Amino acid sequence: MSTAVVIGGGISGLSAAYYLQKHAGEKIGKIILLESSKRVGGWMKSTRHADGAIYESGPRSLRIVGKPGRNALNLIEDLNLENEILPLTSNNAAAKNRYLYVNGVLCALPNNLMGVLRRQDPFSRALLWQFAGELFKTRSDLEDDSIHNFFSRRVSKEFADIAVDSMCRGIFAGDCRNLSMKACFKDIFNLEKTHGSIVLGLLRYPKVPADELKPKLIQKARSEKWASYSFKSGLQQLSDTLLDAISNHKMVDIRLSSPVQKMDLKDNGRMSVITDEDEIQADYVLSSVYSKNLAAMLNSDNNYLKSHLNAISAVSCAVVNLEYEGNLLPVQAFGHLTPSSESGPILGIIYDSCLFPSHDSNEKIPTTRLTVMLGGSWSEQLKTNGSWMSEADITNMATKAVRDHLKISNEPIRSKISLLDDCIPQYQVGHANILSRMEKFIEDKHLPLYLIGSSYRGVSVNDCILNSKLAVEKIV
Ligand SMILES: Cc1cc2nc3c(=O)[nH]c(=O)nc-3n(C[C@H](O)[C@H](O)[C@H](O)COP(=O)(O)OP(=O)(O)OC[C@H]3O[C@@H](n4cnc5c(N)ncnc54)[C@H](O)[C@@H]3O)c2cc1C
Ligand SMILES: C=Cc1c2[nH]c(c1C)Cc1[nH]c(c(CCC(=O)O)c1C)Cc1[nH]c(c(C)c1CCC(=O)O)Cc1[nH]c(c(C)c1C=C)C2
Repeated sequence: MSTAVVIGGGISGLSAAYYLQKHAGEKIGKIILLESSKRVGGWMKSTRHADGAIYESGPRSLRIVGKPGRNALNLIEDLNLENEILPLTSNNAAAKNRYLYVNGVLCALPNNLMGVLRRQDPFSRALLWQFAGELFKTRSDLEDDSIHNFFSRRVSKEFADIAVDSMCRGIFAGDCRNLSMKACFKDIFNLEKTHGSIVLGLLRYPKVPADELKPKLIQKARSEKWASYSFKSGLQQLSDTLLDAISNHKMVDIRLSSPVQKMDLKDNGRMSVITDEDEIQADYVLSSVYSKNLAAMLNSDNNYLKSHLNAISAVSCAVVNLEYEGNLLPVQAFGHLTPSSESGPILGIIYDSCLFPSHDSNEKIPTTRLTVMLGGSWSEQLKTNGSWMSEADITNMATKAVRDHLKISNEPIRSKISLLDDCIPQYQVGHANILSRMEKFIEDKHLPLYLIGSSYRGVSVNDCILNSKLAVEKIV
């Protein structure tokens, strides 16, 4: 019977261990999950206060759309977690309304036909006309393109500078001038290749096969018009439930505080995985850690792989949860983002109390919970000599942003800051080539190594879960 080692106990590693124990059958006898820290979940972390208020320092909502969205719902149904879901339905203000903070004012993004037909700040022309022109733009034969260049070419420089720049800060905490269109938004990139236009491609977009819509929870999500969701105890309830599910299985051995130090390929095709306490002979290794951390575990026989893993960078973020007394939000929405031209290191603010009010404290006096996200590709502006500024200084920057952007001038009654180093990998132009070269190397050398986790094929939680499932399918 074979042994599979999963390195890292974030959502990718936990879901890989879950799918392995579920589908391993005769092939795998033992699954060992090695996690360097004292807890699993990785960036997924929800803190519950005594008064019931929940603060998220990492991800806070999952979308239902696409194959990754449907796969996550299937996993949740499998875990019997459906009654713990906190849905955000598409008629809810937090699902409908998103703002940009541009030129010192909050500007609503269009969410209906009129909004697209009429000129609306911060854009100089109605979005309909910006996109109508897209139909007639020539098709590029670039192998890859930056996200900014793609949208400048196809829509307009203004749209790329403001809307696309902000969106990339709100998903990748990154700079759309460096990020790869092919790696970050593959489906849209391919629409240009196959249809010559995004708009035309979307109009001809194939329907989801009916059998993929059959599972009960997917039907419920569609019929109740969910846009996204969390869980009653916060998103960490998903990683906690996965942990419970795999812990109950006798073939799974979960070792916390067990950082992997080294890995060696042996002549018998197995890999030895070395921790401080043990040397494990593994038939399959699924690595979910940040690519540069994996590179550090490999020896010099694998310099080619190491250099490619080291070529994938990541950015660091500061996440500041703030809570104020009273209902203070000037608008009801998901939150707002800022383009980099407006406010370098302040990426945006999420209006948590609007998104999931049941995560507010259960005290009689209502409160407003907000999360200010800072840093990303602009994190140098929060650092001196490579080290983070003091937590108090960064928290002050966050409260000043709330004062300036939302005109909330009270002092917060509670706050929490989390400094997240290398938390979002950056898929820069050429990322897809790095991946295919690494895959060829692994195949040619018959390495029993599977690359999962957010460094490779998608940073969203849904992508991480799906990619773990696909890796397990390759094994079994
Ligand atoms: C601030 C923020 C907000 C986000 N918001 C959203 C959102 O709303 N929705 C969404 O879908 N996504 C969101 N994301 C993205 C998503 O949360 C992450 O991409 C995802 O959680 C990554 O999971 P992972 O398991 O691949 O990696 P990680 O969470 O990084 O897990 C890797 C694990 O490996 C461990 N490890 C590291 N080195 C070693 C070693 N040597 N040996 C053993 N273990 C090791 C780490 O301790 C960690 O537990 C957000 C991310 C951040 C940072
Ligand atoms: C540090 C700043 C970040 C903010 N969000 C993320 C980072 C790194 C990461 C992130 N947020 C979302 C995803 C998943 C995307 C997906 O494809 O599923 C990731 C990786 C979700 C998300 N964030 C925002 C929106 C509109 C969405 C989609 C969810 C939905 O439609 O319900 C906007 C947003 N993100 C950030 C802010 C401040 C913000 C404000 C509106 C921060």
